[in-house]
Amino acid sequence: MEKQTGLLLSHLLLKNSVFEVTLNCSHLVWKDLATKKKQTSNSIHHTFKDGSFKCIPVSEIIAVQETEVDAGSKDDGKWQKMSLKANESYPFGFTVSYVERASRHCWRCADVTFHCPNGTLCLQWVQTIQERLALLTNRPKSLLVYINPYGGKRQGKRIYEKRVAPLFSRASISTHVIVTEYANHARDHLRTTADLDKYDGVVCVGGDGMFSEIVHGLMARTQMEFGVDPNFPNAKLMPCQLRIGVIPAGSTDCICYATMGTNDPVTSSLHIIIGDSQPMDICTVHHNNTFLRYSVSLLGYGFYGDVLTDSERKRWMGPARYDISGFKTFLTHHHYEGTVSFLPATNILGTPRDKTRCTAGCYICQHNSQIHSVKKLENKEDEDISDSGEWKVIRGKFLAINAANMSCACPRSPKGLSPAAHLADGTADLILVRKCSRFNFLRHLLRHANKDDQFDLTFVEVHRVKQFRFTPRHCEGDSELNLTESGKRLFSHICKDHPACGCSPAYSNWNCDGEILPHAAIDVRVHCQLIKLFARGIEEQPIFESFHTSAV
Ligand SMILES: CCCCCCCCCCCCC/C=C/[C@@H](O)[C@H](COP(=O)(O)O)NC(=O)CCCCCCCCCCCCCCC
Ligand SMILES: Nc1ncnc2c1ncn2[C@@H]1O[C@H](COP(=O)(O)OP(=O)(O)O)[C@@H](O)[C@H]1O
Ligand SMILES: [Ca+2]
Repeated sequence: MEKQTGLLLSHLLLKNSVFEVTLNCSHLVWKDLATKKKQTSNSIHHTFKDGSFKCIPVSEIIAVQETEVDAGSKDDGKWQKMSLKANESYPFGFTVSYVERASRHCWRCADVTFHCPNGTLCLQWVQTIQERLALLTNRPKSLLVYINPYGGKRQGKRIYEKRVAPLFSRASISTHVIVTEYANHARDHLRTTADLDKYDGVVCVGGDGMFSEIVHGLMARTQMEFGVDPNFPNAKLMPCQLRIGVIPAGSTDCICYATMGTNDPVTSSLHIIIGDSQPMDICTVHHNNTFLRYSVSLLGYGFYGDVLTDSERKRWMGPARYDISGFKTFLTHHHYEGTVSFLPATNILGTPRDKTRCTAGCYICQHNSQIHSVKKLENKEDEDISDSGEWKVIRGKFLAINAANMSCACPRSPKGLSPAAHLADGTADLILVRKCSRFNFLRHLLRHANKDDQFDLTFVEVHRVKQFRFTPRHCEGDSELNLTESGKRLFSHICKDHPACGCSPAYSNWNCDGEILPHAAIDVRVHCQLIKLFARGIEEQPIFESFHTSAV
């Protein structure tokens, strides 16, 4: 064993071979000595899949612990014999748990056990790795966890207990777990009661609706702390300090899917454990200068509003309710008349028709957020608002008006509603689908699930915006921008009961991250990077073996 400054190098036993194991300041590397000799003699490339070489970043080590070495292995007799023999000269062991990339952006927790010739060496390895892990200050030590037991297929509690809690305890993370008892329990607890100083992050186990509760709770708390009134549409909202972890156990899980590339509870847990950080934009939704809600993923009027309204009555069906209501809403084929005004995002990188995607370490998000923060510092953020000349106005009949603050990728549509949208660039993509035939609308819908471009259709347009406003036709000219709820319901009820008359109801509802909004006329504004998730964005491709070679 050599120990130079910052380097630990030993010959340790892994399975039945002796490996050269190295810990430098950033990586843990193990090489099979037999393979290594072969390589130096004929300089053949390393073969990695057989386990003869591996290099993992310290930042992806989950935990290390001493392992009791015993001969009673579960393997076959042959291995047991070898193991017995090996254990005579390597009677001590330690196990390193680390992140391993599986297929389709899924992460897994892998274990490797190294056997040492003496206890001192074993302890030295464990302590040194633990010291290195302790230097990683971005990792959470204490988490506040909210579980929605009724989200998705009602598996939240089970998913947390079986798949998440064991990983948190392996990583020595302490948790305070609250199983919610009613809707908005988590939001209200975060807003008023929770002692947030005790935690390094908040975890929600549920769907996008549950995530939205957490965002509302944390945002309300933060704005109260800083004395910011979100009712002022131009208020400079303060970012939340605590990061949010999302364990998918809902019906759409698009927050998880669009920030990690998969909706897998283990992958989410590992991103939390290693302390990843992904900033995200948030939209504020106002009606008549009154704050209504925050939105993180989708704001949809027309099609997605009607799907949601219908699906709420079918909650008992679980996630399938969206497909049934989607099919029904597709057949109903209602359109809605109104005016959309928007402020296009200018002087930024990226367009909604780009072929490039928002990926881990996204350059476009970094660049555009810098522009936002410079404007904020110079207090010029509101310049665009006073410059009414920049606003664009589109009047028409629409099947759908969608604002995607991020791609909204989900298992139903792996590329999402707006595939090139960015998580943290301070903009949203406003998608307008004009009244067209059922056949054409179906073509548009189908393209969300295949490789074709859903925007490349004459009746669809998409704009990257910082703000937008919608006024339904029947409100236009009214000083009061909404009908009373009962009047609104009556109107839509009459038309829905008479599909033969061919008319559409005057109003749809806004679908705001899966919540129905009570007003049709709304003002929306995107705020750059107000929250952070325990995520890193979608990794471009699996880390190939060539990466390992260059990393050493
Ligand atoms: C024919 C195939 C068409 C596939 C079109 C799929 C487009 C899906 C885009 C989904 C964007 C989702 C944005 C996220 C919204 C969520 O925040 C929000 C809340 O999530 P939570 O319940 O987990 O809390 N979820 C939703 O509002 C659900 C929207 C789901 C809409 C599904 C629509 C299915 C459409 C099926 C049409 C079928 C037509 C068939 C004609 C023969
Ligand atoms: N204990 C509870 N009982 C009833 N509703 C709840 C509870 N906890 C959370 N909710 C609400 O359930 C709704 C759906 O939750 P979510 O986790 O997003 O599941 P899904 O993806 O199936 O819609 C959210 O609006 C949330 O506020
Ligand atoms: Ca965005």
